[in-house]
Amino acid sequence: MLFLLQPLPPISSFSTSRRRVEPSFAAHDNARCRGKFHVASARSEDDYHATLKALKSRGLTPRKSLGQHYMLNSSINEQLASAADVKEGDVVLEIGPGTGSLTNILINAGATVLAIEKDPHMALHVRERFSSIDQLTVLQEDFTRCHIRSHMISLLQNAKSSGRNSKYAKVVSNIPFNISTDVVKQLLPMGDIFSEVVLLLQEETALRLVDASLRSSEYRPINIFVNFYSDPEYKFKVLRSNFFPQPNVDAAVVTFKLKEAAEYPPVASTKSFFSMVNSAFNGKRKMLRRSLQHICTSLEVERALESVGLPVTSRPEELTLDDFVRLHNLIVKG
Ligand SMILES: C[S@@+](CC[C@H](N)C(=O)[O-])C[C@H]1O[C@@H](n2cnc3c(N)ncnc32)[C@H](O)[C@@H]1O
Repeated sequence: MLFLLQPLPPISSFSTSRRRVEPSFAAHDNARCRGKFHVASARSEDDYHATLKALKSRGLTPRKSLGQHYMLNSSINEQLASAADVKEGDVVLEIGPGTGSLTNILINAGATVLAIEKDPHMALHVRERFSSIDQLTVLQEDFTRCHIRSHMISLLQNAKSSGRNSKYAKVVSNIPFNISTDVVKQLLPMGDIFSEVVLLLQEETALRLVDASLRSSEYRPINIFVNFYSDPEYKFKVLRSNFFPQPNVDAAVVTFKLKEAAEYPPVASTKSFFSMVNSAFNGKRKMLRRSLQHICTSLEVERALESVGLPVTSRPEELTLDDFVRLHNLIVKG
């Protein structure tokens, strides 16, 4: 399905100055952001021209089904790379390189990049754009279906055998909003491969993943999952005007610092732990002594809750990650 193109400002309406946009952020009066988050909003004329030129030269129209909202502001791409501290010798996974504007910055920082692009036209474009660069591999695949672990293991082994000492890779990506949850679920448990995952997400998703608080309706199993496997941080807001075509929502950059297995909360089985968490939230309005009855009796759940210092009437949205871990270890037998 094709987008209706948004009306764009004429190229001539952008400043003709070649001044580089510095990675400083204007204050934004969105109450959510005040005092806590930064906002990135400036534009770089070069990326606007480059993006349109790249698409026009191939007769391409952005595809909504692939979440094709291209970044027009190279300073935001630079800030994405610096949020992951990308440097010479790093191995970086980029999901959805599109026209290659972020890819370019990652390569210039000295990283070896694996770019996975679903759209065959954009994969071809990025391959041709960087045809003389041997630090880049472009795979035309759907990220949600590819064997990312085996791709990364062989990339890290190659980096090692060519003398680069990258124990872990990093992820830096402006991903299509519709695969955010899949990407997070796939990547966060990979702390043996990746040290950091830096994603440009829909702002609402970013806040939901990082900022959902206890007792709020946004608090879900995904929050337990994110904090089990990583230390997430909301970095800054990115206004929708930085993308072409402009989406209906703003975006935000989130960093997930991945934990290694030894740092995960101590549970005998992650499978039974997340199964218990999901069951608890399935009966969201129910007390845990009812929703966990398939695991043990109500009385046993009540006793376990009491022994971790919680009321016997607790509901899932009242439990922290640590509370869930202690409850699991009391009621789920080895
Ligand atoms: C939001 S655009 C970002 C493009 C580019 N990184 C940028 O910043 O301008 C998302 C990109 O991901 C690609 N894409 C969409 N679904 C994908 C998937 N399942 N696997 C890999 N790439 C995908 C799209 O074709 C598009 O190029």
